Amino acid sequence: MSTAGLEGVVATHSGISSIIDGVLTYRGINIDDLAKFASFEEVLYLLWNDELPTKEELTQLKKDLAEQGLLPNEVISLMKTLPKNTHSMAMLRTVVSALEMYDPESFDMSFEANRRKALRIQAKIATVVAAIQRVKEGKEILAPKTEFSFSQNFLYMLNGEEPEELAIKSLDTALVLHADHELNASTFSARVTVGTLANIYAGVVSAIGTLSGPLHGGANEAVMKMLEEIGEVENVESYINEALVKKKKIMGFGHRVYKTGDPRAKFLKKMSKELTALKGKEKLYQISVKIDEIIQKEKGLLPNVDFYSASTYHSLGIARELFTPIFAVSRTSGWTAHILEQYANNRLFRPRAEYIGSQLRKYVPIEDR
Ligand SMILES: CC(=O)SCCNC(=O)CCNC(=O)[C@H](O)C(C)(C)COP(=O)(O)OP(=O)(O)OC[C@H]1O[C@@H](n2cnc3c(N)ncnc32)[C@H](O)[C@@H]1OP(=O)(O)O
Ligand SMILES: O=C([O-])CC(=O)C(=O)O
Repeated sequence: MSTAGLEGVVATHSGISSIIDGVLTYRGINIDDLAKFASFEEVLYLLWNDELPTKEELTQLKKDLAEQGLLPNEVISLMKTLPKNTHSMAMLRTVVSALEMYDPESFDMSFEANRRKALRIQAKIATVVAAIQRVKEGKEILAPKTEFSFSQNFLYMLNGEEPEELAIKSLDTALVLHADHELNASTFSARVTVGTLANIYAGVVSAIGTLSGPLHGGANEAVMKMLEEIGEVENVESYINEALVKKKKIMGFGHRVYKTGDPRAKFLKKMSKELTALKGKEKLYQISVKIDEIIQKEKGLLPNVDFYSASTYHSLGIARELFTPIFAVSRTSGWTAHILEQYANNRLFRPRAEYIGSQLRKYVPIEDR
């Protein structure tokens, strides 16, 4: 008997992140502590090395990320030729795929070369996402500054001005919260891809494609669309009730693994409350809370990481179409950690399908059909 959606199936071993009794850890450290105290660079180091960095190691990583964040001129030219109405996730998938062709070590499959490629991908993906928005707006692409942190650089490259402390801290916490999540769909597809010993870039491109769907990372953009469609607090009840009657899924709710709540959601809810208040967008938060109350009451479902991230990112002035690409910027840390783990102890993924098609029958020549 097959298991629909592989629910509950243990498909691999991993020492990167765990979800046990509703508690999420990265390398054994509770996400609650990481969200409160760690920077994204510390989390990145932790995911890749199984240890938190020393001050020197952290300084070096920040420097490496800023230096490796430059894009090849050919890739910048390519980005300018892509149709501006292409979805940002499609652009991201295409550009990351193109980056492989300009990686000096693209053919080197040694562990050390793959580590260096992971760093280049992580550094460049932030520049690419910021550049996607700027190219769409007809603005010049900006390069990262060596004195800036990863989140600071992302906001700088996106908006062309030095970001405020609160914006940097909020984005950084969101990146920490999205960095890894055991064997989620996009991480699984990255591992399946490199399980054939395909290139690390192929693994990340597979993962970006998988993340884009609304049942996974694409939900944050879909949540924002819903908030905009609802528009006013007094419209929430009728909008949600109508959607439920039509058996539509409400984006940002439910989870395959968490049944008693997603531990990341409380941080995003708090950030959403604070940032919407600060930016005069309280209505968005009020609409979100009302949806949350109705869904809990009617369906017993709780918000996942994507629900309150929508109003959080919106309050940071980020365009809706960049929400899922930003998720990809963060999750690249987890994808690459999983890819390196897969290479280090690889076995091809090749499950079976239970056949439910036609019974054995004869080939009929075309003139007899
Ligand atoms: C980063 C992330 O990927 S987090 C997830 C982001 N995705 C979303 O927010 C999309 C909305 N949520 C969903 O579609 C689901 O909850 C998933 C895909 C996340 C998890 O789904 P699964 O574990 O496969 O549950 P499944 O989709 O089978 O749903 C089980 C039941 O709950 C219902 N349900 C689940 N989520 C929702 C929802 N968001 N809204 C309404 N009903 C829902 C289903 O309709 C189904 O009902 P039924 O048994 O009456 O048919
Ligand atoms: O684990 C999952 O299925 C989805 C999820 O929450 C994530 O990828 O962050």
